[in-house]
Amino acid sequence: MVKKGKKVTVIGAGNVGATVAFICAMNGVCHHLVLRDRNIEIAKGKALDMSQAANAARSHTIVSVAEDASEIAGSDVVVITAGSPRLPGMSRDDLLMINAEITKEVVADVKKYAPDSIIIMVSNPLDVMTYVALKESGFPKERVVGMAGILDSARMAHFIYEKIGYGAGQIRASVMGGHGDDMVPLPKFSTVAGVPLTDILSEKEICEVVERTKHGGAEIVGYLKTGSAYYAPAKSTAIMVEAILKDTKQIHPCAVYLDGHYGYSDVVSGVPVALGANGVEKLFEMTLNDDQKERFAKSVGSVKSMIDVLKEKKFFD
Ligand SMILES: NC(=O)c1ccc[n+]([C@@H]2O[C@H](COP(=O)([O-])OP(=O)(O)OC[C@H]3O[C@@H](n4cnc5c(N)ncnc54)[C@H](O)[C@@H]3O)[C@@H](O)[C@H]2O)c1
Ligand SMILES: O=C(O)C[C@H](O)C(=O)O
Repeated sequence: MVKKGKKVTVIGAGNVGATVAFICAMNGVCHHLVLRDRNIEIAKGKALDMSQAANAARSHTIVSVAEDASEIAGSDVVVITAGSPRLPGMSRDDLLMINAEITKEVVADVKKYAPDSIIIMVSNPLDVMTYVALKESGFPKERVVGMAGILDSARMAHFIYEKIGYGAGQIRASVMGGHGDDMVPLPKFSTVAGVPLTDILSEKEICEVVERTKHGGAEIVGYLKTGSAYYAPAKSTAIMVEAILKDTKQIHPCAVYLDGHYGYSDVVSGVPVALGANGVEKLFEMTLNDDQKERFAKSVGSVKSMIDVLKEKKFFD
């Protein structure tokens, strides 16, 4: 029997979604890439443009538009970036209600037409939207995973590079917890070409890197004014798509459902996981010191309080 080619659907063909699709199409990560957006004309224009780019790149990826939700059927991976981005002065949490409703709507289509897919959630507030996608899809927790940790770690690595001026591409930074102002950068788990960060930068420099990482998204919103970052978010998402489709089993920080892990239940937060053909194949529990535990608890607490807001509003009924 001939094995079918891989199909990826991106719901939300805006800045992040279109860039994820473009990276996947250029790299030939899948056979078929489907764009779906409530603005069908824009999605059609972008799909046509990307199809032509794919030809220029000699990529085998076909890019098309799902005018009807049924056309997402057979997707191996569905990336959800549908939703509003924040504007200057807003926090990601301000997007809670508007994006929860959009997520609920698009996840209903995924559940109906692509029930065997793996969902990669991107819309903000990321951890809560991942929780919404999990609850509304009814998928097993291994098949719903949120993108944030790869992005936050990449940002931290870049800020470390800016301090050192050497080692670009050799910096391994580590961030766990939610994708919000309480995220947990972990300098003690970060290295430059294998050398502990704590041996390279002073305590003051490390504090500056940590603070800048926590507000890395807002820094870009401040420059762009009309929306938020998309190149690094899209590349980070494409890394996850590729790990799943190629069954690499590589370990990345991702937002996943905690079911007793790290002492928390019924909440989503960012932790290291192995990604493969089955989605989240293994969750790693790191040994944290008291300071790290305290910061992680605060981060989990703020995600939980947003989930509680949705529960109080009977959003999940
Ligand atoms: N997890 C992360 O690290 C991360 C990083 C960057 C952006 N984001 C989030 O991703 C989301 C998208 O950001 P963006 O910059 O691409 O925004 P954008 O406005 O450029 O694109 C959003 C797209 O979603 C579409 N859309 C809205 N409602 C829809 C629906 N019901 N069905 C189908 N399509 C719908 C819009 O038409 C638009 O094309 C935002 O919520 C943003 O905060 C998250
Ligand atoms: O900052 C945002 O609102 C978008 C995204 O979460 C990011 O970190 O770039």
